[in-house]
Amino acid sequence: MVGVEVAVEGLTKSFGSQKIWQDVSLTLPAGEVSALLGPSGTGKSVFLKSLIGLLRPEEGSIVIDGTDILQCSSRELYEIRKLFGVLFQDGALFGSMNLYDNVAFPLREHTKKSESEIRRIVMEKLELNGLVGAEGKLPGEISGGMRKRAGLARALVLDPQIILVDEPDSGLDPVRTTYLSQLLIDINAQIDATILIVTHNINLARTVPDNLGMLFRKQLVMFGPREVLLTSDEPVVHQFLNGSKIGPIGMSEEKDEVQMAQEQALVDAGHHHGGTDDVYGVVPQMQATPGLPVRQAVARRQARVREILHTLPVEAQQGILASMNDDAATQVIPVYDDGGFEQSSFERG
Ligand SMILES: Nc1ncnc2c1ncn2[C@@H]1O[C@H](COP(=O)(O)OP(=O)(O)OP(=O)(O)O)[C@@H](O)[C@H]1O
Repeated sequence: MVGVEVAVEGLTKSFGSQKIWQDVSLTLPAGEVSALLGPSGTGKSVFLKSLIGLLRPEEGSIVIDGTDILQCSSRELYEIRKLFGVLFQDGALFGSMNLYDNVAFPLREHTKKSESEIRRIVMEKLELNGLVGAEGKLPGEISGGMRKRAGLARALVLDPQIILVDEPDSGLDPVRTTYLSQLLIDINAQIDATILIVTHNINLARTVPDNLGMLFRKQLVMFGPREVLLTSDEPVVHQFLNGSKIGPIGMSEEKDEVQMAQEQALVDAGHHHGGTDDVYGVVPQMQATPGLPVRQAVARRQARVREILHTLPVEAQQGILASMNDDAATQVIPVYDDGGFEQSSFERG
């Protein structure tokens, strides 16, 4: 079963007089992995909570499986929420319950399954997340990485069609972050759920999702196939992907022109910009672990992206063509440039 699409249109959220973001429109394609980037405080977590109806934006619509969750009854919202599995930043485990009971909790709460059936499901999810042997431990007795994996195991027990993941990298070292990323890709291959990851991890953003978006200045800067953001020359995107001080993102919020000019002058005079290296372009996407089912999202996304290819910037088109992976030795796909049309032959080795 393919995960469900989430269609967000014209979404605006404020707390009192503080506007968090406005007019956000994006569609999470069914069964694909998407990631939402943005500097701290831009409202990524607020967006995630809005998708499951924990927070209520004052304008716009969020249509899930044909239901606008901002208009529906609380009964309908309750049903829609059953489609979701959510991994909160700290795993949100109950501190007094061991991992087994934590993972079993949604099954005991929301289903009438027998304890033996629950045991089968819980052990399956614990195994999927590399936690067999740790089921008797309390959350306080295990590492942050294990807590996240336990949170993910719990998010999976009700067979979600949409999985929301809030900063999977927070508190994890780069290697554990990569393992967790691999787990998310593998889960997508196995259950074909629609996944949204909220993160500021550059490496994860470049290698994991099919689609990428970014929040900045209370707006969705862009959202689309990963190649669009990864090849973007938008200053805020470039700065963010490089972790650089040079660009519109400042210490706590956006900078003014004067500060930007001062910082650029320092770099021109030989001072380091703070990023590690100059990152630009499309890198290979993480694949499901060999032996698992083929990730259906890849072929679906290729078909979908081909349809919209001509609407994308040329650099993104080239990145998409270069990363398309199919069996044909040669394929001919049109590349559009400035509204013009040019036939390009795409060779693969
Ligand atoms: N329930 C709430 N009531 C009032 N303000 C809130 C509430 N939840 C979040 N905010 C505010 O919304 C803004 C965005 O917060 P949010 O946690 O979504 O940012 P974020 O992009 O996820 O940041 P980070 O990357 O640091 O986690 C912050 O200014 C925060 O104080």
